[in-house]
Amino acid sequence: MLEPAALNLSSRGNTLNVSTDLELASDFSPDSPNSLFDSTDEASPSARMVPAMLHAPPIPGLFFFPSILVPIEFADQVMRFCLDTYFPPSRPGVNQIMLFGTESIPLILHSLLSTMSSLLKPSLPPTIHTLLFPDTPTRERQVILNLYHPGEGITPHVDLLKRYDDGIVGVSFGSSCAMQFARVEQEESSSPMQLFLPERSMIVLSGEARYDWTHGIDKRAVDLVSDSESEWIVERGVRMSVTFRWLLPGANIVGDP
Ligand SMILES: O=C(O)CCC(=O)C(=O)O
Ligand SMILES: [Fe+2]
Repeated sequence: MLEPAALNLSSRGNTLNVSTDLELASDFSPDSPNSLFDSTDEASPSARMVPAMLHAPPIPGLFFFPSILVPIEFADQVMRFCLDTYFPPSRPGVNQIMLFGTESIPLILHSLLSTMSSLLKPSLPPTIHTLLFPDTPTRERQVILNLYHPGEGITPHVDLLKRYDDGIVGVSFGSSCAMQFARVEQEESSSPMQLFLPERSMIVLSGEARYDWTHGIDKRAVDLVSDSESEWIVERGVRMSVTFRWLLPGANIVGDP
């Protein structure tokens, strides 16, 4: 048996599909092997821009609070640390990093977790808060960092079912973006729902939102955003997301038959 490297570097390639760690919408089925696999580099077929909402769509298990933000100075520190450490100019083309296990997670990301836990505690249902931030974790955490330049995105997917447990929480740093959600077996004719994720906001996927809906980010340099009265365009900058997930038992072993 091989233990995976604590630090896993990869590049999503020029068209920036995450290639290693997701379950593509079109490949999703309860019987799929959930193995790590390469995605194609095709652009999203949905070129039409659907306005992104400022509030969470009504998907059970999706929690999003647009006005709860990681404090700006701390967010700047996290972004600077991660860019310098994981995405330095000497590693051009690297745009995804995975850290496996508590010990490989640097102190600043442990501090980020405590900050997120305190910020979200008053608003999340207690069971969901405990799922994400238990006093005594029973599983290993995995952190995935994704770096996006304007025009880049991530193919709609469900996070790997055989690798990650329930309870996923992510933060946007450096830029906003619209994240899209579609039911796993959504009719092709219906448009995905778009949620606007401001810089420093957090999003939680649990239950139905984690298992029965895909999430993705269109490859765009701008997003169309709307509230009840108007629509406007928001330009994307360089965005880094930091997402915390729970590894299922045995999922940190690579090469097991
Ligand atoms: O960038 C994001 O916020 C989403 C990343 C994601 O869905 C993933 O890495 O599985
Ligand atoms: Fe994901």
